[in-house]
Amino acid sequence: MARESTTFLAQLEQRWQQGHFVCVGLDPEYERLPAVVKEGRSLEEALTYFACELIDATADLVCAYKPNIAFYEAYGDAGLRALEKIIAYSKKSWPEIPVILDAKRADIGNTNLGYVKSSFDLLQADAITVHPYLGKEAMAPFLSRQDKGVIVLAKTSNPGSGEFQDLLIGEHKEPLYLVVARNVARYWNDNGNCALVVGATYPSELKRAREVVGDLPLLIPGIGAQGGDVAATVKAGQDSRGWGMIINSSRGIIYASHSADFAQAARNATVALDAEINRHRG
Ligand SMILES: O=C(O)c1cc(=O)[nH]c(=O)n1[C@@H]1O[C@H](COP(=O)(O)O)[C@@H](O)[C@H]1O
Repeated sequence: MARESTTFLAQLEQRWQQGHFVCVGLDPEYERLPAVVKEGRSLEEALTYFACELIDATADLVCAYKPNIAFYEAYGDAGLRALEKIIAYSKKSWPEIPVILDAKRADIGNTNLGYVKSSFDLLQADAITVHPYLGKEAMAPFLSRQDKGVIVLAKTSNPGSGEFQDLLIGEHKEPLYLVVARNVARYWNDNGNCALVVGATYPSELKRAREVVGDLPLLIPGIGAQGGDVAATVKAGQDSRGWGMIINSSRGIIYASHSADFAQAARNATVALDAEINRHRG
């Protein structure tokens, strides 16, 4: 079993080796929680209970958990306390599974020191999502944390992601997302702790990104509620070892049922996604 002192990449590779590529997105909205979760619990307790039940129901099947901080910030102090408890619970109960804080941070260097402290040292996340807009120089506080993962947005899953990300730039007139992917793989990854985000809703772009980044890990959201195709995603996204993918589904798993069987239903949805991914690998 991996210990907490291991790196994000080592944890991931261990899970991939065991055939696990699903990342469960822990993105709870209080209004959508099953009644059985809310009954007799404060908002903080309900968010925490919901996520911890989902974690326990899926832990043997996943390569990572990914809480998106927006869903917790939306509830102020209570939400942030829940997030802290959920990450602590996951790491204590299942220390071999990395937790990715989806926060899409990045600012000038000394401001990034604050983000590094809050995400890695206070919240204890194993990895964080960031945007690349400020360039490598500003990202030093993140990149210097060898044990933590720095997951950089390249081609996002949303319908309008092409506005900037598909702009053709440079002497080879390449789309911006591909320049980001190449720079991160070649120049940002001195400590072997970088990964990229490429949406499952863009399999052609996923294929092109994979071609330029070698075996760099890819966080691939857009499966489930956003309609990404699993077969096309795996075909385009797997690396030379048939690994390299952190395939996220949030709503498709966490709201598989709105009844008392929500955790079992989430498990069933994870089993189905895990099987589908593995069917298309290789
Ligand atoms: O960084 C991300 O995880 C992310 C990038 C992206 O391009 N698209 C995307 O949907 N995400 C996140 O992945 C999750 C997707 O949730 P579902 O659409 O419910 O599966 C949310 O937390 C999004 O913020």
